[in-house]
Amino acid sequence: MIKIEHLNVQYGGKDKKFTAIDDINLDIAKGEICSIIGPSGGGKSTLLKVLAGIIKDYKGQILIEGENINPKIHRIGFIPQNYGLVEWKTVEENILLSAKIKYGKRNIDKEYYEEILNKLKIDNLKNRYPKELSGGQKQRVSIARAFLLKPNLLLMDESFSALDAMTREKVQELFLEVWREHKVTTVLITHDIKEAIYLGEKLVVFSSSPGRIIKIIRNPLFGESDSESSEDFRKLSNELIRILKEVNTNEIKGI
Ligand SMILES: Nc1ncnc2c1ncn2[C@@H]1O[C@H](COP(=O)(O)OP(=O)(O)OP(=O)(O)O)[C@@H](O)[C@H]1O
Repeated sequence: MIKIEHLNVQYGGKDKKFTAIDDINLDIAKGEICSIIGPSGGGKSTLLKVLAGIIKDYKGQILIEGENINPKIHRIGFIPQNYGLVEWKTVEENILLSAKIKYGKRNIDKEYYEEILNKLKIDNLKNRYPKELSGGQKQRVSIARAFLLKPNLLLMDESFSALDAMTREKVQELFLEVWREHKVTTVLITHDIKEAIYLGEKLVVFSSSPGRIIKIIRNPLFGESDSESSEDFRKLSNELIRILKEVNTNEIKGI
């Protein structure tokens, strides 16, 4: 369980403070995927930076299994939008990178490594360099690297948004396939309602700045790739659109 309690984040120096996150409380069950959706500037990436240990100056508490979050102790995986691959390292070297740092070269779970590569269908790309890969292949390499770390928490910041629609669906499907086997606790930011519904067991709607949580929805359509044409999908996505529109209207009104 990840517990975020009364999180407050401010940017700026001593005299000029800007509140980016204002009193966020959120529980994420072990092995759950939580989709975060909300207007631009609402503090979603800021939350991810706090969870990743990049922003250390915050108020409130973040607990992983009852312990204060600490990137030196906990394994935090990150799948960025731009794949985050090292250009001069091969696919294999890129995938092993984080796990090597965390576990040491000798302690890498080779069987798991092969399984992940196989599942993500990149086992034939081991010796290639990132520049020799398509966007979808790069993203799968990035996913493999994150899973090999066996993270306590996986963070995804618009990880699929740079891919074309067809590739995005395929990579999302492969991601879920690997996740179903290994149930990594995941926080995923997206601007895409369809992606939020497909990938998030829990849907968390953020406000505009300063970031607050305005709605948490348990998602009955999680993982259903063919739900898009259903009445339930229409209802849920309309509800999300309505909430997001309301947020934007209030922002314009200055509420
Ligand atoms: N380093 C920084 N210094 C000062 N303000 C910042 C900094 N980083 C972000 N902000 C501000 O904090 C607020 C939240 O930004 P954040 O990037 O977390 O929003 P977001 O919800 O992820 O937005 P988007 O959906 O556009 O990526 C914004 O108003 C942004 O301008």
